[in-house]
Amino acid sequence: MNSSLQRLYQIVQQASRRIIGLMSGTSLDGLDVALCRLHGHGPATRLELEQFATVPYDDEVRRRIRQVFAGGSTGHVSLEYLTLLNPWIGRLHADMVLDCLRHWQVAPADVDLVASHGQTVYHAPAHQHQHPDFLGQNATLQLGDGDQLAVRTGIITLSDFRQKHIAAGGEGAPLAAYGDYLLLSSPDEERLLLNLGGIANFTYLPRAGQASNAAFSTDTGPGNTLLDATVRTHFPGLPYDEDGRLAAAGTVSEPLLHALLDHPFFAASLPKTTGPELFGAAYLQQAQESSATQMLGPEDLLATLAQLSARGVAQAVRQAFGPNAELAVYMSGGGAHNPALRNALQQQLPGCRFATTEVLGVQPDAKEAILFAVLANEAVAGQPVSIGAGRQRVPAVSMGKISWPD
Ligand SMILES: Nc1ncnc2c1ncn2[C@@H]1O[C@H](COP(=O)(O)OP(=O)(O)OP(=O)(O)O)[C@@H](O)[C@H]1O
Ligand SMILES: CC(=O)N[C@H]1[C@@H]2OC[C@@H](O2)[C@@H](O)[C@@H]1O[C@H](C)C(=O)O
Repeated sequence: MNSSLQRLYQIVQQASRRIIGLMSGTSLDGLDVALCRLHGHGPATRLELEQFATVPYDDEVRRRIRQVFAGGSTGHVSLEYLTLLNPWIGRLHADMVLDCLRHWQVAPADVDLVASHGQTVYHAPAHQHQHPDFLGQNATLQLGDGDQLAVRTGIITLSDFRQKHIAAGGEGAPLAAYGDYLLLSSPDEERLLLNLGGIANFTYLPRAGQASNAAFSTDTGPGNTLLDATVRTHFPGLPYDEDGRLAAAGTVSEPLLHALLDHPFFAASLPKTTGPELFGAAYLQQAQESSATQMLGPEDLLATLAQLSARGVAQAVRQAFGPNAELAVYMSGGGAHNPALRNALQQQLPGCRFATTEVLGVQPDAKEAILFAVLANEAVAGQPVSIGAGRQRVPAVSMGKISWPD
C-alpha cells in the first residue's frame, strides 16, 4: 500500500485529528491559519482551536493576486500569469504554515492534515456570468495548488473544496452551512450565523432535530469589499476604515443607496452567491453616475456603503423570515469589528439579537479557516454531510481533493 494512504488510514481511525484549516478570502488581508483538534465527526464533532493566526499578505503578494483577481483591474488576464500564480500561491501558503508551526513549536509530523481553501480568483455562478457558451453552468476558481502544500510541509493536504459542490449541483459556495450545521446547531435556539467578510453571507440553522432541511446558507451582497476599495482609493496607505471612524463622520446618500440596491442580485431568490466580480469598481461607478452622486465625499461614500452591506443582509433576512424576523444572530468575519456596519444592521433588523460567535466558543476571525478543517475531517472520517437531503442547494457531499507529500 502507498505509505501516505496507510498514514491516512491510521489518521481516519484516530478518535481525534489535528487539522490545519487555511482560508484567504476576498479581502486579500492575509492567510487565516487555524490549528484545530477535531474530536469525532458528523453532528458529534467537537472543536478545540489550539492556535490561530492571520499571516498578513504584503503589498507585493496583493499586487500579484490582483493581476488576476476578479478578472484583473483591466479586465484582461494573462494566462501565463495565472498559471504561474497557482503553484506560487501554494508555496507561499506552505511557507506561511511552516512559519506558524515553528512559532507555535509544533512539528509538522504532529499535524494530521492540512485543509486548504486556496485563493478565490474568480467566482462565476450561472446567474452572474450568463456567458452564452456556458448558460446555466456554475464555476469557481481557487489558486494555490494542494500538491505544493503537501510536498513542502510533508503533511497530507486536502484542497479545492468547492468543485465537488458544483459537480453535485451547488454554486460552489457558501460552504459555511456544512461547518455551521455540524458545530453550531442548538437544540433550543434558531440561529443565524452571519459572516461579514469581503462578501457577506449567512447560515440559517433551525433548532437541532427540527426541520433540518430548512438549514441553508446564502451570500447577501457586499460586506467589506466596496468599503475597503473606497478607502484604498481615497486614503492611500490605509487598508480599511478602522472601527468605522470615517463612515461615522459621513452621511448616507439616499439617492446612491437606492441606485446601488437597484441591482437584480438583491431581489433574486435565496440561496445565491456572488463576489467582487459583480460588486466592484464598475458597479459603484455606474450607480454613482445614475444617481448623479460622483461628487460625494469619501466619508459619505463610506457611510452609504456600510448601509448598503447592512441592507443586503437585512433584505435577505426579511426575504427568508418575513418582515419582523426575530432571530439570534451570531456575527463573524472582519466586518464584525466595524461599528458602522454593526449599528446599521441593528437598525435594519430591530427584532434580532446580535452577538459574535465568540459566545458560542468559536473565535469570529477564525471561523472560516475552521470550516475547512471541519470539511476535511468529514471527507476523511465522516460521511457526506446531509443537510435537508440536498435541498436548498446544499448537496450532501464530502469535499476536498487529496494530495500526498511523496
Ligand atoms: N477594526 C476594524 N474596523 C473596521 N473594519 C475591519 C476591522 N477589522 C477588520 N475589518 C474589515 O474586515 C476585513 C477582513 O475581513 P475578513 O478577513 O473576514 O475577510 P475575508 O475572509 O477576506 O472575506 P470573505 O469572507 O469574503 O472571504 C478588512 O479588510 C476590513 O474591511
Ligand atoms: C467563491 C468564494 O470564495 N466565496 C467566498 C466569499 O467569501 C464570503 C462569501 O464569498 C462565501 O460565499 C465564500 O466563502 C465562505 C468561506 C463560504 O463558502 O462559506
